[in-house]
Amino acid sequence: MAIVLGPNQFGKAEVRLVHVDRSTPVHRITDLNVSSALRGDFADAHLTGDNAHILTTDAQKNTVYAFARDGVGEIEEFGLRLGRHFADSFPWITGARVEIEQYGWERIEVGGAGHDHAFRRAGAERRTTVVTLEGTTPYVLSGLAGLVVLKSTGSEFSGFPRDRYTTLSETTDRILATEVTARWRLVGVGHDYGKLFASIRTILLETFASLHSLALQQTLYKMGEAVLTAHPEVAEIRMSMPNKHHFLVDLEPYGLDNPNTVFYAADRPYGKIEGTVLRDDAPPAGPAWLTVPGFC
Ligand SMILES: O=c1[nH]c(=O)c2[nH]c(=O)[nH]c2[nH]1
Repeated sequence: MAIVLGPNQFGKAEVRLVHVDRSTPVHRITDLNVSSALRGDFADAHLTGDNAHILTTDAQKNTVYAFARDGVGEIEEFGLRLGRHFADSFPWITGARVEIEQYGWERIEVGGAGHDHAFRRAGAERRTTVVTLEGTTPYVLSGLAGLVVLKSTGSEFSGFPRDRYTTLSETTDRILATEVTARWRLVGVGHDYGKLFASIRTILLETFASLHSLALQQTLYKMGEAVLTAHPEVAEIRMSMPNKHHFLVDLEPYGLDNPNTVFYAADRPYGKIEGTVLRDDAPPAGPAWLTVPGFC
C-alpha cells in the first residue's frame, strides 16, 4: 500500500476587482470577483515543500489586477486572457481555471437621467463564468446566479405517490418561487458573450413566466430546452433551482378565511431541484465542470 498525491490545484480565490472606465465623462464600472487556480506538476511542493514550481497565489492576484489595467471587457474574454497567460507561463503548468462573478451596477437616476458617475447595485444577481485551459484548449461556461423569480399563479403540483409520511396536499394553484443558478457550456470560443448572456437570461425569465408549471422539475427542463433550442452554440445547461416554499397561513384561529392570499415565505428547508439539459450530440465537456461543485 502506498499513499500518493491525487489531483490538486491552487490559486487565489475571490480577488475583488473594480475597474472604472474613465475614457469619457460617462464612467462605466466593472465589478468582479475573480478566482484563479493552476493545474500541473506541483508534486514537490506537496511532498517535500519544494516551491520551485509554485507560481504564488499572490502573483496570481497581482496578475488579475495588472491585466485589468487597460479594461476588462466580457468576463469570458478576461478569463480566457488570464487562463491562457497562466497556462503558458511555465512548462510545468499544464492548465488553469479562472472563475469570475460579475456584480451589476445601474446608474442612479437624477432628474430622469442616468448619472454619469453615481451607481446603485443592481441586486444580488451575478453574471458568472468558469474558463478552463487544458494546455491550449479552452472550455467556457457562462452563467448567472442569484436570479430570484416568483409567479403568484400558473403553478400546480399533484399526482405524486403517497406513503405513510406524505402529508403534502395536492394543489392546482400555488406560488412558485426560486433562485436560479444556471451555467451553460459553450461550444468553442469567440462568441458575443454579452449578447448571448442577455438573450439566455431573457429566455430563462420568459419561460419561467409563461409556462404553466406542473412541477418545478418541468419548469427547469423547459427553461433549459428553450435555451438550447434558441442557441446552437450552447452544448448543455445545468441549473440549480431551490423551491422557495410559500405556505398558506391558517387564519381560521382568527375567524378568517384565507382565499389564497396570505402566505408564510419559508427560507428553509427548501426543495432543491437540479438538472442538466443537453444535446445528445454535444461535444465532450472535457474538464469544463471539474471542481464546479454540485450541479452548478
Ligand atoms: O415542484 C415541486 N417538485 C417537487 O419535487 C416537490 N416536492 C414537494 O414537496 N413540493 C414539490 N414541488
